[in-house]
Amino acid sequence: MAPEQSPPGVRIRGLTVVYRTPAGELPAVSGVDLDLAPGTITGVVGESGSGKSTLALSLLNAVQPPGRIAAGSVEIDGLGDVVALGGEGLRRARGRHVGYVFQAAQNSLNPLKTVGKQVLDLGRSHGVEDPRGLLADARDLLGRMGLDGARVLDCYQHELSGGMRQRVGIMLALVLNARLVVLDEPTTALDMITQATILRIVREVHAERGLTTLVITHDLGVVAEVADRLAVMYGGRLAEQGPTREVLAAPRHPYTQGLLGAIPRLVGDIGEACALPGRPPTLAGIPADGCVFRERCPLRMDVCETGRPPVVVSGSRSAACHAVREDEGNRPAVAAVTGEDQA
Ligand SMILES: Nc1ncnc2c1ncn2[C@@H]1O[C@H](COP(=O)(O)OP(=O)(O)OP(=O)(O)O)[C@@H](O)[C@H]1O
Repeated sequence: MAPEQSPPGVRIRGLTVVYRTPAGELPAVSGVDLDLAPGTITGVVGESGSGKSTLALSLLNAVQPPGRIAAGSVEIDGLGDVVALGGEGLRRARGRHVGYVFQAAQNSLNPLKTVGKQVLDLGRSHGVEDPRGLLADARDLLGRMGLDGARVLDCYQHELSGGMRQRVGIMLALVLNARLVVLDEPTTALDMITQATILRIVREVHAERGLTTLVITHDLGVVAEVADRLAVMYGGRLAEQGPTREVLAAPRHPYTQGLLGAIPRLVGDIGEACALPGRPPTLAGIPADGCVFRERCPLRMDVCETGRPPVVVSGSRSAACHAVREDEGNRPAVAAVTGEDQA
């Protein structure tokens, strides 16, 4: 049973997360401001290495060495600033307040224990006093997701398909009644039909249990399917954010335009899809000054070399780009990013 209190809001401010490397500490997330409104689904999208998982782990203050949160705050309603939390308070918050479905959750179950045993272990580690009630909740949740809950609780990981394991991962994130849920790449490695099923389940469970949900993905299609709001990351920074439909209908940041332009269409001229030129930067390759996207940007200007792009806000949208003007309220100067590397 879902608890009665309302879903939590989250306010991330000035979040910077660094990893220690041979070249010193380098930022994987740099000065990120992001709000998750209570009861909404936010999608964070970007290519591999853009800092999405690091941002997601910060919601639990769970960045592991050689990484650390170097600056900023993550305020979660009912918990406070999790960056300042430590020890037992943090351990209890994980699971009870914030449920996390890890990347490749399909493969992260314990192969030596049945699902039911893993539910009981989770309950014990959080001091749950009614293990039978917990198992009943787990069974109900699995049933809600279209599975035979009693049977799945008796299964080992190898007896379940990828889609079933992913549902078990979602159940484990929710069974302690967390109201803030983070799903890292929830559909990667699943076939198309199973992906669609999992996304429908994410939407339904989100609405029924009254959650605040963060979905991390490299796939704009996933975000388009489930998210109310969309945040686009590149090189550890937020390039653009806003209501999903508005951003997808009229992307303002050249990176968002490039991501959209790279999606092959099912109908029409397949040759119209145009891969973004170049590759996303590695940690050591992220420029310390100026715009982190400039190497791949068709709108590159002199100011992009040295000036950090201003965050241009208009209505409920924002974009961090020298080429975006507040009064434009739409795309920067070119209609679409072409495939030509002009950097
Ligand atoms: N333990 C680590 N040590 C050093 N660098 C790391 C570590 N973990 C991540 N990084 C680096 O931090 C940057 C951001 O990584 P992160 O995993 O957050 O990105 P991502 O967008 O989630 O990518 P992916 O989709 O591939 O997981 C990358 O350049 C990555 O190589």
